[in-house]
Amino acid sequence: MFKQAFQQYKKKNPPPDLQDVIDVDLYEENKITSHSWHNLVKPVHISESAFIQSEARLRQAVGLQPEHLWRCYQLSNHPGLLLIRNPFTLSGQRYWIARGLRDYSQPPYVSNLDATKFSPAALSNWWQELQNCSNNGDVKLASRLKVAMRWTTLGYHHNWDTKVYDEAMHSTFPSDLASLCEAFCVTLGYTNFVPQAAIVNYYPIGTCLSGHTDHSELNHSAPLFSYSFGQSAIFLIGGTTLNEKPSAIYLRSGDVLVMSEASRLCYHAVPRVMTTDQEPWNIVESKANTSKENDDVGNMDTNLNNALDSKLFEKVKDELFWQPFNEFIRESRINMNVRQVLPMGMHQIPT
Ligand SMILES: O=C(O)CCC(=O)C(=O)O
Ligand SMILES: [Fe+2]
Repeated sequence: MFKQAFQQYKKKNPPPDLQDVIDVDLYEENKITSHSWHNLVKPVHISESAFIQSEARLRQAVGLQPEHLWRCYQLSNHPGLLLIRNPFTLSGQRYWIARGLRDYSQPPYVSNLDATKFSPAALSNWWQELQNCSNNGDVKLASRLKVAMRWTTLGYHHNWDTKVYDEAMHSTFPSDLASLCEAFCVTLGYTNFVPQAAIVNYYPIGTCLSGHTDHSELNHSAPLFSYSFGQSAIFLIGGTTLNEKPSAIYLRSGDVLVMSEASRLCYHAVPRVMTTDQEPWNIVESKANTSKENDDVGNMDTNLNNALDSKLFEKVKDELFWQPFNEFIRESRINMNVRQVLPMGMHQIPT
């Protein structure tokens, strides 16, 4: 059942019927509809906790909107799965796209780039090398480099062959991505989550990710946070075996998916990455909003100021600086998939 659905949505010719793909934007537009999935979507109300002020400051520090602008949904046939639409500010989206392309793509993080196919310069700074090639008119190498980057791993590096994490294969987890997870944890009420490993997936339009479960972590009870940016995807979520029929969901730029409880170990896949009908990262924020955002970030507690790279956060608002990122993301999707590896109280992987 799962593989059939995967093939159906992956198909290029003829393109698939998207009628059954759950679209929470369409859900909001048509309260009464004939879509097969309409009754499965359950809006979730996020209530502010007692720590209102610190929560709001933390959200703002990592490029998130006030929580009343988030739209949060559950699917009644996939308990534990949460879809959050619209949590990021527009420059917040730019920041995370730029981090994913410029910084999370280079050492100490581990990438899929093949050392036999690319120069040491490309291996040590893929994004810079891509910019150099584009600027020097080396179109061929630029386009090879562009599609070659498919994943990097941060923190505990996922070993794709053994599927076992190893204490020796570990880099520092980026503190800004950890703060982003913390902001979601406080707002959604997850206590004790420690981000320890992330996979950053880079998907040129037309690529896919086949069905799998994420079970390598020693901790399966902690939620998994999945942040999507750039072009849109169809995401399939099924059951714990391949025999169950999956649901298909649209994931758009800025969407956050939380896989917790029963859905944490369920089969999932990305059969299709396709051109988006919206480019939220390019909607120019009104002067009033932008300067308020700047001021607020400037006034933040010192410890929150460090939550993200504040220089980059400022730079991405500059169109000239943003341009190469914009060109890349026009043809790609980036997904950052964050997990806790160790059970609570365990501080390293047992040998
Ligand atoms: O790209 C996505 O939305 C999912 C990625 C994923 O499942 C993974 O990295 O394990
Ligand atoms: Fe996964």
